[in-house]
Amino acid sequence: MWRAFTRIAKTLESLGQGGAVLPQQFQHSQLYNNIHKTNYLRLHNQALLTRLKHRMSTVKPKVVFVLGGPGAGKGTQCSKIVERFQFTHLSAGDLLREERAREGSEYGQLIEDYIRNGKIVPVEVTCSLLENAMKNSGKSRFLIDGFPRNQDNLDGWNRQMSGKTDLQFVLFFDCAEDVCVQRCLGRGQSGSGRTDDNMDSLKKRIQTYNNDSLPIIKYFESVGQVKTIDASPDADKVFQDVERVFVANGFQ
Ligand SMILES: Nc1ncnc2c1ncn2[C@@H]1O[C@H](COP(=O)(O)OP(=O)(O)OP(=O)(O)O)[C@@H](O)[C@H]1O
Ligand SMILES: O=c1ccn([C@@H]2O[C@H](COP(=O)(O)O)[C@@H](O)[C@H]2O)c(=O)[nH]1
Repeated sequence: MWRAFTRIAKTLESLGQGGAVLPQQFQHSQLYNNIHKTNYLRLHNQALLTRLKHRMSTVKPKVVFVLGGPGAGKGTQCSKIVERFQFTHLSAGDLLREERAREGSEYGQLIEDYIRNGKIVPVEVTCSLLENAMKNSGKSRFLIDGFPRNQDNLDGWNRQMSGKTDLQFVLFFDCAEDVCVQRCLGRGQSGSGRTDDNMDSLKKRIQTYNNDSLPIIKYFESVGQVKTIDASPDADKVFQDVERVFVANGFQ
């Protein structure tokens, strides 16, 4: 019996190397069947694994851009989307503030100047922070909050990231200027610690938004990628509309 087993094993081994055919008398034995099944399963699993690895390397991360005026409620809604739809929230502003605070950052002072003056940081800095955060997260669904904010941002994203990602849509929180201002001032008064939640910076941020960011939203609108949400009601009401958009776009 043992000799028979050794012979079959050797024969299977040579088969695996593209060798000989099994002796006829073993081809229907239980032992042969078991070894054959085990080999078949091993090869089958290997093939599945290879296909899965290939799929994982070719499926691009899904991205939703979240845009709107300063204080429109983008961050607030992103937290709710994360809870409900398992997205990863990447706020470009938060990433820039983190980079500003990072010891030894060569961009710290530049970022501070841009933020305080409501100007938009050059895309090379912001896009690299976004790409690193996406890679480090190991996740595949991203809300990119507060980006792209001007033509330089959009061009940089198209150069560096659009080929590697799959843009789903642009979520635009539409909110009147005076409401946005009151929300930012309120946030400052409740201790946000942000150097730009004051009237002086806000005037500049709103000007930048009107001059540089609105044209980007209009561009996305012209290519049918914008989902507009009325951001003036309370946050839960706003989220009901947001939820509808995600469900309608296939997210569960
Ligand atoms: N629908 C809402 N109704 C009332 N207040 C809101 C609403 N949504 C957010 N807020 C409040 O307004 C302030 C700004 O909200 P949030 O930080 O979400 O805005 P944002 O668009 O991310 O702002 P920014 O672009 O400046 O980062 C916060 O204090 C938040 O609690
Ligand atoms: O892509 C971006 C995003 C943000 N900034 C700068 O940061 C501040 C604050 O951004 P919030 O989204 O309000 O947190 C913004 O006014 C810009 O100065 C940027 O340059 N590029």
